[in-house]
Amino acid sequence: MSTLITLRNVSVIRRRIDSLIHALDDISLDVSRGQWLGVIGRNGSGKSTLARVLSGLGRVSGGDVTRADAQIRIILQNPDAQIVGETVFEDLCFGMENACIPPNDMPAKALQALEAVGLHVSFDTPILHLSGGQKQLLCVASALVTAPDCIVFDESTAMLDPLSRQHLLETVSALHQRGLTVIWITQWSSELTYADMVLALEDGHIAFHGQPREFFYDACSGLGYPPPYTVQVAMALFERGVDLSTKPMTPSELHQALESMTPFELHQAVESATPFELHQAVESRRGQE
Ligand SMILES: Nc1ncnc2c1ncn2[C@@H]1O[C@H](COP(=O)(O)OP(=O)(O)OP(=O)(O)O)[C@@H](O)[C@H]1O
Repeated sequence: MSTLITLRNVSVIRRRIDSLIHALDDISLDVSRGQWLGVIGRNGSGKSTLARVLSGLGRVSGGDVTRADAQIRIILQNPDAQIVGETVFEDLCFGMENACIPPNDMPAKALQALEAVGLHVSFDTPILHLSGGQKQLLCVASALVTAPDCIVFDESTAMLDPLSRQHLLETVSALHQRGLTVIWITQWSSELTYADMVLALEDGHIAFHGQPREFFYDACSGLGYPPPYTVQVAMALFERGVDLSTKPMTPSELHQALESMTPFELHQAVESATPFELHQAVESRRGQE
């Protein structure tokens, strides 16, 4: 896979009233074409600063940023900060005008983008009539009309309810399968199960960079993020001596692991971990975190 964005020893220094702080400190990172990079970090850890640097909106104080000849878009946490039109079509046209798309081609491209994100509203719908989740989908559609190579999602699910959050993740997952490079920034470890690389930021520096499975099972809790519920259940099973022969990240992976056990092993697993016991084990793990 070719490299889309390279950061080498990048730092971003911000001025506070009476001091300077490193919003990013010595960050080196490669983002490959077609990759899904998940970025996690607490408030103030530097996620938005990194999002701006990766998308070309933010300047760096030191180090090198190299971008391949590619179109990189960013979607912000608050859709209202990004929507410029008064109707759905107006907003979709804004990006297309900037990209010099001929006016005759705009309706077809707009319709295609709305369909890609599953936003079924008419062109003349006023933005005021859209819910927060629909506005976020419109932002994704507005990014898609210009066929970007990569989209940086900066905590784009932060204002969404669980259903809209899941819908947006699945929409982005379908786009990723069609070749879109995704940089997904979040505070929720469960959203990292879609990633093929995970980066955790702490006070502007990299606290972890590696595979999601390694992150969930070896680093997540230590860095202060509760692992996804499936991982917590699997860990509770491991602690009880149940050999799952894999480290599942999703409910379907856990299901497969349990299914591949022999009836005897499964019996032992169930004997040693009733749902109530499992729940207690997970709760006691939570208490330790
Ligand atoms: N324009 C600015 N001027 C001064 N300091 C800033 C500015 N923007 C960010 N910072 C500081 O840089 C650090 C990183 O901020 P950043 O917004 O990148 O973090 P974040 O992880 O995105 O936080 P959040 O989750 O709260 O959005 C923080 O300490 C923040 O206070």
